[in-house]
Amino acid sequence: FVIHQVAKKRHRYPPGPPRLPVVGNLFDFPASYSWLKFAEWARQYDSDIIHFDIFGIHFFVLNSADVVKEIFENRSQNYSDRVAAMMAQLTGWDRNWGIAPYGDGWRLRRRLFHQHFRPQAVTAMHGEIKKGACALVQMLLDDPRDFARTVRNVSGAVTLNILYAMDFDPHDDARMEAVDKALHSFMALIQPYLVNFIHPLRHIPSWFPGAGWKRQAAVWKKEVDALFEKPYYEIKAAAQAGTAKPCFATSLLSDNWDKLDDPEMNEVLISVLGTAYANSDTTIFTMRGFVRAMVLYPDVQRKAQEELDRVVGRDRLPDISDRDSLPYLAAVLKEVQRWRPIAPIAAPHMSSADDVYNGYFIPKGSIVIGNTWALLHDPTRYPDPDTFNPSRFLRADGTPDPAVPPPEEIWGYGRRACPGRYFAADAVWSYAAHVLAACTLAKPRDASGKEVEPTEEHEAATFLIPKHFEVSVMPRFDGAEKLVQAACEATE
Ligand code: HEM
Repeated sequence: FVIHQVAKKRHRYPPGPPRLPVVGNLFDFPASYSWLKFAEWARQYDSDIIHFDIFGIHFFVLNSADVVKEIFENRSQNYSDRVAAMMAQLTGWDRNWGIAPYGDGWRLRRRLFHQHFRPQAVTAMHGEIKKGACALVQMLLDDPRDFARTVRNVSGAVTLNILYAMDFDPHDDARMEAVDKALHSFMALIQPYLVNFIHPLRHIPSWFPGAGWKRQAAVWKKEVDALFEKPYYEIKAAAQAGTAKPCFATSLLSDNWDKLDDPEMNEVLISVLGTAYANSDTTIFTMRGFVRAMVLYPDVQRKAQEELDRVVGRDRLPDISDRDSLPYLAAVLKEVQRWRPIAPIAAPHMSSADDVYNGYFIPKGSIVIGNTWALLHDPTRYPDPDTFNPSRFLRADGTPDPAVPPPEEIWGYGRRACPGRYFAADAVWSYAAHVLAACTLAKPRDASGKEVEPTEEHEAATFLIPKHFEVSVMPRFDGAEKLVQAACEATE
């Protein structure tokens, strides 16, 4: 208690870059690849917790597994809130309960989501995932030119079929494009819009010079509202007419049948379903990283394929029930996500009350960031961390090494940790296993026969989502295409 009072009184913050009056560290804030700068500050100031502030808003970055465990796990009650982003409200993205404040509304949505996405419930989705995995390899072998789009269509179709029984065909590019349009604005929200810091700006009229962001927000709002509302009202009408196929939506509707006239309950269900769709994009990004790693490291690809040949053979495609018998493949997927985690700083949390950690004061309303990158590139946990080496997770006999921590931090932290992880892990495993079983991935060659390297660039500076790159996809053995064809037919 005494330490608490002293730290609070003196406002002793953890070390960090020196600040300027009023603006604080505005000019130090790394707009891109921030996790690298945060890790560098942690080394420079010799502290696994660092601090900076912007216009009086306090930021704390946690750079080690120990401090993350203490703050996000042991004190999760205090570190599970989110920052209210004004731009999210203006665009309608505040329906995504992943950015909702910590409270009853969030709790109810998370509970409804979890009932259908806990590990046992996800088993019921394996049929749809398998169907998607077969379609994925078939489409890749047919036309490998834009694998990122193929992955998007398949993953989107699987999710929409599970959520709303949409009967989505992944070949239907135009329909997918229309549904997907709104998702792009979610990524754009990450930009540091001034209105997020200075809320009264929202009252500026749209025609005002410099208020382009407000006009943009209004355009996005229409798309975002449609993304959340359209499929919900369609499936609700079908359920009420007795014609809906079973899916996550029908199950939510039937659990709440007597409350469907209540606008608040409709709002909850719209938010639960739409959020599941919006957040499932991460599966697509993970697959892009996987394909890039396989193209860059053909020896790893070959080794995983040898394991598949040994365990599954070439007469059938792998099934999720094979997962435990394929430890090298599991290690490859762990390493893909450790080496280049798609969300290197997860999603920032916000503290709900004043706190003291290790003698440092953390005021209420602070933004607290877990530096996932730093944890997954900590040389004491993962020696030679920048090297892509799936074998680091295995013992000499090829079995999983329990002494090496799996990269659990990719799912975020504490009470806000990703609730879609069981579905995501099963889907990613299935897609990756199918691709490796049936296809050989390689760098394509340009007109002069020279190999084209996949890009090192990323879509947004706040995530590690590889930008578009070309890949050559070939059937891995004679008969692979036939096998895929038969597997696809069997899932219909
Ligand atoms: C490989 C794929 C995925 C990765 C790497 C991933 C990662 C994450 C991360 C880092 C967070 C933030 C956690 C935090 O604040 O500490 C998160 C939150 C969330 N994820 Fe995922 N995710 C994936 C797939 C999915 C899928 C497929 C769904 C839905 C079906 C989903 C639904 C959510 C939701 C709803 C939240 C917000 C949770 C909350 O704020 O309480 N995720 N995810």
